[in-house]
Amino acid sequence: MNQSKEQRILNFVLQNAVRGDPCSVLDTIDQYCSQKEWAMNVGNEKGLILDKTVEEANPSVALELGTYCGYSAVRIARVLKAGAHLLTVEFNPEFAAIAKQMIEFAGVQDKVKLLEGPSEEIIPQLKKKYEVDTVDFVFLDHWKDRYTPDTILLQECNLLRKGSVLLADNVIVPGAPEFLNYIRNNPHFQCTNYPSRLEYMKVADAMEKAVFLG
Ligand SMILES: Cc1cc(-c2n[nH]c(CCNC(=O)c3cc(-c4ccc(F)cc4)cc(O)c3O)n2)ccn1
Ligand SMILES: [Mg+2]
Repeated sequence: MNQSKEQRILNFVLQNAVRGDPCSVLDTIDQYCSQKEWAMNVGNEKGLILDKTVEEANPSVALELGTYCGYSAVRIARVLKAGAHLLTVEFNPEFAAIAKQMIEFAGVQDKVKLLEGPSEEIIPQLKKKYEVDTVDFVFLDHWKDRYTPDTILLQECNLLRKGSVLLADNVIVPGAPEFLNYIRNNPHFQCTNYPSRLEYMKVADAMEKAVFLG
């Protein structure tokens, strides 16, 4: 059975990156995906916006929707303060298996909890099953038509607090027009747009930051 692209990316990391060094894992994934096979990692350009947003939010509890191969989970975990942790949600079992190995190879497994299942099932379980009070930072990078319903679900589940920071990837490509309309017209959120490029491509994309005002 021939390998998946995600398995090829993981193998390239296992053979070329430095075990326990998150930066070398990120650089190796970016090298593979810019030179050999495109893949939907947030990448290094939008990754710098993600880094700055996480550092500014300085979260104790971070949530990621859409793990994929674990690139942004490693990216976020490497800048979390001592004692902070990331919950990352993936629904595709193959992607989750790859991401688990990627996170462990990078050495950030103590800061990351990978939850398997669709976001609409996992979010309502966060308080009781995963002992979350509120989330300080949310990276939305999953199905683009889930950004709005899951932002509403986070509010309904009382998972956001005054100052919680949402950062959404791909608001231009593939695009999340309904989310932009929802969040920019919602008086409970303060929005900022960050123009950038689609990962590994000379195509315009952007990230949208939305701070919950309570
Ligand atoms: C918990 C849960 C998790 C998920 C879930 N997990 N993983 C994903 C992947 C989602 N990501 C994307 O689809 C995506 C696509 C592109 C793209 C593709 C093709 C192009 F031509 C141009 C751009 C670029 C990106 O940066 C993307 O992030 N969804 C789904 C449901 N529930
Ligand atoms: Mg993305």
